[in-house]
Amino acid sequence: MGHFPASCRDPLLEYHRVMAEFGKKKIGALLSEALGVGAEWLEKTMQMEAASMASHYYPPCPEPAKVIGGMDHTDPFLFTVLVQDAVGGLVVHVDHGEWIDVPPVAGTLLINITELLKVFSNDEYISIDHRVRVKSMKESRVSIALFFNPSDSHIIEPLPELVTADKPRRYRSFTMTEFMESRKGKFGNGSSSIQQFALTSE
Ligand SMILES: O=C(O)CCC(=O)C(=O)O
Ligand SMILES: [Fe+2]
Repeated sequence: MGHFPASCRDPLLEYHRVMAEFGKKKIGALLSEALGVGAEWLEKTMQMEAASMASHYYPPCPEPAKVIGGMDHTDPFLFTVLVQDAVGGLVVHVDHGEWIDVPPVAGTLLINITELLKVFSNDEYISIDHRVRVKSMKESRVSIALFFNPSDSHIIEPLPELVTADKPRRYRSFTMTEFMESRKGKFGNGSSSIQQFALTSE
């Protein structure tokens, strides 16, 4: 970010620093604890890091209904922390092909559970397809997504603690390299690629 003006770079770096810590210590801990594997699983065992951050700017459009703001996709990795302004436009895909609005709520963060956490949780958690509609003819929209990754060296597979007779293992083991390969060309296509690692239940 060396070429960014300091007035933009410094707050972004500060946001990243604070939110990376918050994501590890609080959100990661809650998500780990809820899976029953101890609060430190994501931070310590998975060596989770806030590895990348995307700052989005969606310009206003005179004919919003005719344009796509952001294409249909699932986020990779473990979870995403999204902060958005008051304009709105994020929509998520729920069952039966329905898309619903996620209206912005002032002062809140949106946590999106993503593909690898779905696999680790043996489908206890879901990863949701989402996209962005341009809503406004007059106002631009800004959002910032911070993506939390496991270390590249980890094998991705359902946690043994979450595989039971009632809920057999849903995915085979795979590497981060295989996962990244599986996502190529998927963006904008309702992109979940983890289905290719799914085990068929007999
Ligand atoms: O701008 C948004 O609300 C969503 C951005 C997003 O989906 C992403 O960065 O993965
Ligand atoms: Fe996303």
